[in-house]
Amino acid sequence: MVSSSSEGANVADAYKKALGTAASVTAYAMLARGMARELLPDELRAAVRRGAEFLRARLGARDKERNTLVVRRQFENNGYSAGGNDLFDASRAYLATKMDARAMRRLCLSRSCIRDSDGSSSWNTLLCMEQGVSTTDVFDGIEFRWTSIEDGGGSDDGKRQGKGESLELSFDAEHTDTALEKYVPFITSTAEELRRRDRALKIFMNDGGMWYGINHYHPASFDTVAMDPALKKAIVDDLDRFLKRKEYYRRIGKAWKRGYLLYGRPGTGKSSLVAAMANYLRFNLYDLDLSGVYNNSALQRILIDMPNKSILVIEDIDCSFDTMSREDRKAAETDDMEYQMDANRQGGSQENKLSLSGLLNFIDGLWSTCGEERIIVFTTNYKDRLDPALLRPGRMDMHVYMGHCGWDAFKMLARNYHLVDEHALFPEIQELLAVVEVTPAEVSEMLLRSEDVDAAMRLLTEFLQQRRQMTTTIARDEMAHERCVWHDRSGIA
Ligand SMILES: Nc1ncnc2c1ncn2[C@@H]1O[C@H](COP(=O)(O)OP(=O)(O)OP(=O)(O)O)[C@@H](O)[C@H]1O
Repeated sequence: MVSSSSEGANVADAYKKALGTAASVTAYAMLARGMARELLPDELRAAVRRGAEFLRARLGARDKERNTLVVRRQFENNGYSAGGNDLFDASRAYLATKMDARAMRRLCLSRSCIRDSDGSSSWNTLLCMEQGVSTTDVFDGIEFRWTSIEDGGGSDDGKRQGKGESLELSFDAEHTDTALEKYVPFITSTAEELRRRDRALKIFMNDGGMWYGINHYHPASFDTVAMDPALKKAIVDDLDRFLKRKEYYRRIGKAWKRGYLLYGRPGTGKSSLVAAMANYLRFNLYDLDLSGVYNNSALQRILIDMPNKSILVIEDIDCSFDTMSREDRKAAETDDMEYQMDANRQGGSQENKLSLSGLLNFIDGLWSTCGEERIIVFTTNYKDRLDPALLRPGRMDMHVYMGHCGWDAFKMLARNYHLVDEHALFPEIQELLAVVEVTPAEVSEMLLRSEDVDAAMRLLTEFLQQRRQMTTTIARDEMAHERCVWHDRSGIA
């Protein structure tokens, strides 16, 4: 048996002989590669290859001209500090998503106050690069190198003015257009998205022609709203598609808006679904009470005041215009001075009174292009009472029926409220749900009555049995009544 070292020596001798007769450098290189293949372990060869690639990259990079974009924390105006630089904040927030805290020896955390477009502010804690540290980001296949620069330090050419922390972004000069036209906008939009995701959501209400907002901590999400799973998926997919379609809407010449009509009995989860949509999109809610809006001009003003990326909700839309006409009648009949004064204060006359067409004009008429990336939600308990103009194809993009609590919806509620997927009473509950009509709100209430899962399921089963009993009694009474009416009409004694 030949040992591996003597085998190696034999191979080396054979190569030496061959080298002696090799006539060209190419042949030598080929032989050297072959020799390395046989003599060096795999790991060592891989390390040599990586080293060679690194050297090649460094030598190649040195040949290329580099450009540097300086992003200062404070921008300057005639030598005076003129305030914070939003691009600096955006870059820092973006870079924080690229850092791996576990791989860093020195961590730097910063906490700053972020102002939102609606005037609110929130605190934000970020992982940052230490001064002097660099990191590389790859975008569109191009390497962008970021370096955090110390306060007041000079740049290579000594021309940097003013003090303050800055971030330097360097890249191959040939990619300057991509850097400015694509990469920087990508950073700002990513940072904007992150900011929106982190902020506390708000719900705004209208009063006297103005919006007033408070923090909105509704816990509803698409995981907690109990409804037909296929319908839920269709809504989530629709929202996702909508968000991605800015260019598409522009191309087809339509306002970037999406309308949903949610209808169903009280307690079927219409408001919960709106809250889930807001939480999913991280959009603020604007809950418009039309009884506080006196005319179309006031409506236009208040809708214009809504920022983009928001959800406009008009609940019980079937009642909104009825209420208005009642108010109008009352004003006309009693010459209600207060009402008139309010209307005048809102800047319009009764001739310009609020109308459904005024609202529709905002949804898909000329005013629809004011603002973009907006969701409009109407809810109603009675779809059949709606003005056909609202139901016209294309007006509300999706009509969502929030129905009675079915088996799938119940299972979702049971999992959410009691963390169970199985229970001895499930088969009976399934049978009962197939024959009685109860709302998810009623089922939720039963499930909430006890923290003990057995007790809660028993209470729900009893409730469903009673409901079935009631339904049977009512149906029997109705049939008996109809029989009497038939007897009366036919004159049978
Ligand atoms: N589909 C559902 N999924 C989960 N919980 C629900 C659902 N429907 C109702 N609920 C529960 O019932 C409560 C009332 O429901 P919600 O206000 O969303 O119903 P609604 O259809 O908007 O009623 P209304 O027409 O009276 O405004 C909710 O807070 C929630 O706890």
